[in-house]
Order: sequence, then C-alpha cells, then structure tokens
Amino acid sequence: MSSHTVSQRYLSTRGGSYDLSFEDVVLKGLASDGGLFIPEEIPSLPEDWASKWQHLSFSDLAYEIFSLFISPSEIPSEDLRNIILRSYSTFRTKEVTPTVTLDTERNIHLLELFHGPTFAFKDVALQFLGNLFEYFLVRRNQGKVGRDREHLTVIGATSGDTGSAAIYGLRGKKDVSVFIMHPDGKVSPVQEAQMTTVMDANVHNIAVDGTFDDCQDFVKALFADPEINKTHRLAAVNSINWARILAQITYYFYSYFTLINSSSFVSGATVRFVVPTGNFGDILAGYFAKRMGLPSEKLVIATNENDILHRFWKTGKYEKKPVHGQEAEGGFVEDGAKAHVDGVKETLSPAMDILVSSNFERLLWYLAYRVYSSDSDSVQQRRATAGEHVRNWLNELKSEGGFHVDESILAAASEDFESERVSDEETLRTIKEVYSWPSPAAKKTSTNGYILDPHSAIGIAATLRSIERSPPPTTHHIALATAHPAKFSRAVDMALNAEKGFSFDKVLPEELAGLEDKPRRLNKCKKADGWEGVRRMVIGEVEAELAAAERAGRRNGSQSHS
Ligand SMILES: Cc1ncc(COP(=O)(O)O)c(C=O)c1O
Ligand SMILES: N[C@@H](CCOP(=O)(O)O)C(=O)O
Repeated sequence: MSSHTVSQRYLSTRGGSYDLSFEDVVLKGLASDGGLFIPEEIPSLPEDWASKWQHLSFSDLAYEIFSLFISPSEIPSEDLRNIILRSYSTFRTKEVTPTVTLDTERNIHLLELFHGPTFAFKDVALQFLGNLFEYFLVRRNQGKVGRDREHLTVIGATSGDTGSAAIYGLRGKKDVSVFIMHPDGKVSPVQEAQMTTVMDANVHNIAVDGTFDDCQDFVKALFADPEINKTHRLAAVNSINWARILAQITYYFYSYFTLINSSSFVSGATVRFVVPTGNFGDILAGYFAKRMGLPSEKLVIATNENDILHRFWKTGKYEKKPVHGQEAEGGFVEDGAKAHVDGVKETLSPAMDILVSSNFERLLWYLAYRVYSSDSDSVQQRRATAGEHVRNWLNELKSEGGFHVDESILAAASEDFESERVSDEETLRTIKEVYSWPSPAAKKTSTNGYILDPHSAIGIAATLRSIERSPPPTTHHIALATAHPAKFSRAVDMALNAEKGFSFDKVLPEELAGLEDKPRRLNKCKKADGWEGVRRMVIGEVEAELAAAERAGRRNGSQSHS
C-alpha cells in the first residue's frame, strides 16, 4: 500500500467485507456483524524509513505513518498535516511522548504517554479522533442547515481514562453529542471529576451501577441495535474504533527513534516494549508497528489481577472467570480480601479492571489467518476462514464464558508476545522501589524520586521479570507509562506516604488542582434497565440538545467550530 494509491478498504474480524473506506470505518466504529474493522493489508515501511524518519518530530512521524493507511484521495495531505498538528499542539511537551531512562545499568526506559490534556495515553489518539470527526462532519455538512446536517452521537465506555480523553477531544464540537458510560464509584476521584465537571452542552456522562464490562456491553448492544441506528449516526471513541489503534502506532516508532538516537543504544541491541494492558488496544498498536517492520523483539503484556490475557498466554484458554485457586505466574488467582464484581476484581489500577479485552478479537483474526490457511487458498478464502474462526470463538465466549485455542494458535501468539500478571502488592512495591532509584528520569522531576502511577508500575514490575529472560546489555526495555500519578492518589499515597519528604500535593499538576470541588453534571443508569435504558436516555438527550441548538441558531451551518 503506497501513500499515493487509493485508500485501502477494511474488513470485519467476523468475516464480513463491506468495501468500506477509512472515513466509513472511522465514522461507523463497529462492523454490522459485530466485528471490529481491520485494514485489508498491513502496509510495510518504505525502504529508507529508518534514515528518513529517524529525526522527525512526533507530528511529522505521525503524518508519515498515517499516510501509509490514508491516501490523499480521502484526506488531502495538507489537511491531514493540519489535523495532526492541531491534535498534538495541545500537549504540554514538545516531544508529545518523550522517552526517559529509569535505569541506565539495566536499560529500562519509560515512554511517557501522559502529557496530553487529560494526563493519560488516550489523549494521543483521542485528540486526533476528535479533530478527525470534526473534519469529516464539516466536509459532509457544507451548505446544509438544521435537521439536514449530519449529527454524530458518540457512545463510549470507560474505566476512567478513555472517557475524559474523549470528552476533552470532543467538547464543544459542532454536530457531535458525546455519551460516556462509566462504572459508578469505580473510577478514581480525579477521573470522575475530569469527566463530570465539563459543562459543554454536547457532553453527557452516565454512571452505571455495574462494571466497565457492563458499560462496554451496552456500547456494543447499541451499535447492534437497528432502531437507534435508523435514527442516529452512532460513532465510537473506544479502541474498537480503528483510528484509535492507528494513532497509537506513532509512539512506538517515536520511542524507538528516541532510544536509538541516544548514546545508551549500541547498534544491534534489541528492544522490548512492555505494555500495561486491559482492553488490548495499546499493545495492539505495538503489534501493528511490529508487523509493519519496527524492530521490536517482543511485546510484553502486563496485566493486573484481572488477568484473562495472561491466562490465555499461559494456557490457550480465554475464559471470563478464573477457576478458584488456579495457578498463575506470580501467585495464585484467589479472592483475597477485595470485592469481585461479576468476575472483575477491583484493583489499585482501576483503568485496567476489565474482564474481556475487546481488541483481542483483532489479534485472533491475524493469528487464525496465519495458522489456518494454506498457501493454495486465495486471499478471499483465507480471510473468510479467519473470520469464521473468530466468529466461532466469540460465540463460544458469549455462550460458554470462554474458549480454548489449539497449540498452533498459542505458538503463533507467543512469537510476538509474552505476558506477566502483577498483583496489587507488587504494584505498590514497584512504585516504592522506583521512587528510590537515582535515575536520570528522577533528576528531571520536582519530587525526590520518580513517581509511577499504578498502571505504569505494572509495566515496570513486568519489565523486571522480562529482564530475567532477556537481560542487558543487549536488550533495552521500553515500558509504557500510561497515566500521570496524580490521577491515582490512592495507590500512590499507599505506596509512598511513609517516604520522607513525600507529599501528594507535589504530584498534583495545577490543571488538576481544585477540580474535585467544581460543579458536576451526570446521569445515573441502572444496570437492570439494560442497554435499552441507555438508549432511551441517549435519544431523549440528543433530541433536547438539538432542539436547544436550533433555538439558539447554532445549526445554521455558519458558525465556526471550536
Ligand atoms: C492508565 C491506563 N493504563 C493502561 C490501560 C490499558 O490499555 P488498553 O486498554 O489499551 O490495554 C488503560 C485503559 O485502557 C489505562 O487507562
Ligand atoms: N482503560 C480504558 C478502558 C476502555 O478502553 P479503550 O481503550 O477501548 O477505550 C479507560 O480508561 O476507559
């Protein structure tokens, strides 16, 4: 796929092929058969990529990567460049996603992904996606007024970070309403305040008395519902949306270049990325980067105690509920003192309290494509076979609560990935330990040591285990720091409150100070009312919002976008 042919088309992981363009899949989110969109081809890198891209800025690099997937016939180059520049101008550092060194001896680096508006990695993709939605809508709505204007109803589920990043990416944008469901009381206080203190009329928060998985199920049910799809154009902000994955590919390349441009990197050394994982979106972007040609020896999945992915890599079984007492790397899966809600354990890394990882379906398709087709099959046959396997696995997950893959699939999965499960206890220990490291990264902070958020700490704990298998000096580990510690005061305080000179106030950026005291707007929804209850709420609120916008003359097409 070159940047100057027509844009490539997209397939569904469940076997459908709808001949859709990039714009179609971005606006549609989920395929009609319930599957996730994947590009027909994973583009390979231009021959001179390493020398040509090595010193590019983050935005220029993003442009080069996105251009391999989006042709100028869909988004003219100048427009794509502008969207990218606008998206990353909101970040607090010039590098957008800097990589810092935590341990010079052991070659441990941290890819800091929390310098965007909401202090989490989601900003990298959601600032871009927000501007992309706006771009497509402006183009589609030219010259249209009132109810003729296309209006997007964005629906998302969050365990805390996607919600705020989506809200900040979409607040105040014309022709878009955004509805974010979060599990009531299960996101951190800062995350909840970030979402619910945004007063723009197009932002709607819904607290569901269930888990993140319940919210994610509601999203998928709404996308599958013919009734709301007839009257509303639904769009997705979760990583089911292909644009989320695409945008996350950039920082794997950018971090790789930061590392090889540094004096600590010796030619021929290998790189491993370690990724705190829940919904499997972030690490899937790393998989695409690797498949495109980025030299990363392994991708290490780091889960918290909600370890469905880790259990898969150990056993080949993808099962919602762990068997009580089942053996797992790093300990036993057992109830302990904390609550289990519908199979999800509440941990100190709440953004990863996820039972079923939605993007895993995309990887399953690639594994089935590779393992189950023979060279004599046509590409169409191979795609159909992969889709059929994914459909069967997902049906089994729905009906039986799990499925089992054979050894060849597990072996293929293990070629690119390893996995680790990290307990709460180890998370706290890691935050404390890293705080005491005299690292180059610590020197750049205003605190006495480098402070990890609990999700990033899971990445470092997994890194320390991965180092035993793949030690320095030949291997460098880049662990992804997915959120700023200020978002997760509970874990950070628990780990560091006994440390001399530590005070949480020093961690809190001015943008987040006082947020929790601001007025809030939020609706509540009972899990028992099901996705139909959410549907009623969404339809009612969109109607009220559009009527108010019409009364205020905001749907006449003349007002510029924020
Ligand atoms: C802070 C943080 N770390 C890690 C993750 C896991 O990322 P993914 O769901 O893409 O696997 C999330 C949520 O998704 C998160 O919010
Ligand atoms: N951890 C996420 C969960 C949703 O994941 P997504 O990447 O699919 O949007 C969150 O913080 O909301």
